[in-house]
Amino acid sequence: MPDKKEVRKQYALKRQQIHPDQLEQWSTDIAQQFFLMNLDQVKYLHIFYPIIGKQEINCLHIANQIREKHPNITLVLPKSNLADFSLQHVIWRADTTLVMNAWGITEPHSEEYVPAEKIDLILIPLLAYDKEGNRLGYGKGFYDRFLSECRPDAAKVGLSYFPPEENILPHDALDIRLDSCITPDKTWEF
Ligand SMILES: Nc1nc2c(c(=O)[nH]1)N(C=O)[C@@H](CNc1ccc(C(=O)N[C@@H](CCC(=O)O)C(=O)O)cc1)CN2
Ligand SMILES: Nc1ncnc2c1ncn2[C@@H]1O[C@H](COP(=O)(O)OP(=O)(O)OP(=O)(O)O)[C@@H](O)[C@H]1O
Repeated sequence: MPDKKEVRKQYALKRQQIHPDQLEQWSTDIAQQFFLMNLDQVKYLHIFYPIIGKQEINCLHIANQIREKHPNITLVLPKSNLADFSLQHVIWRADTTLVMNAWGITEPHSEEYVPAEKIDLILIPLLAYDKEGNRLGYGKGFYDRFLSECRPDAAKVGLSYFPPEENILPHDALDIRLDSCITPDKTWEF
């Protein structure tokens, strides 16, 4: 099995090499793929605000269209506790004040918390994933801990510019698999 650290490095580099225009195009394509999903059962959608400089998928395309076309869906953003690597979840309204934390992550300043059990669909940032839905993040376990608190029927959806890694990634009992992963040209189901 490939080494987790090596795979993280490889995918972080792969992302850094993409031209910003291409990233924007792919982020738009990913948003388009996202809206092919059936959102009828979704009331709380957990999303992420892209970290400046890490070339993450720009989820703002999804967020903006949710506000325009799905006013019944409430957007939720994570707020990181850097001391214990846990996440809290805060409602992201159009007028919510956002602030940057010590790691350059944009978060709501407000404290309108939502318990993990309420969340119906989670869009998950990742570096790499494989054809079984195993996922590698930045390695702090934030999302593994969070997903373990979610309802079993909550949809766990990764977002990636790339197709799944051919080699099965290292994983253990604590890793929670993705149900699907949206890429610019298709959604992979696991
Ligand atoms: N947009 C976005 N928001 C997110 C995440 C994410 O992956 N993307 N997270 C997903 O987990 C959580 C934050 N997790 C993070 C984990 C590591 C680093 C990071 O940059 N770590 C530095 C070292 C920081 C330090 O130890 O001082 C590094 O890896 O170089 C950032 C965010 C919650 N919010
Ligand atoms: N449910 C959990 N409860 C407590 N610790 C956990 C849990 N899940 C994972 N961890 C711990 O978090 C650390 C990082 O896990 P891992 O390498 O799987 O991170 P990752 O999946 O890359 O990161 P992330 O989940 O933040 O995207 C490991 O030490 C792991 O044991």
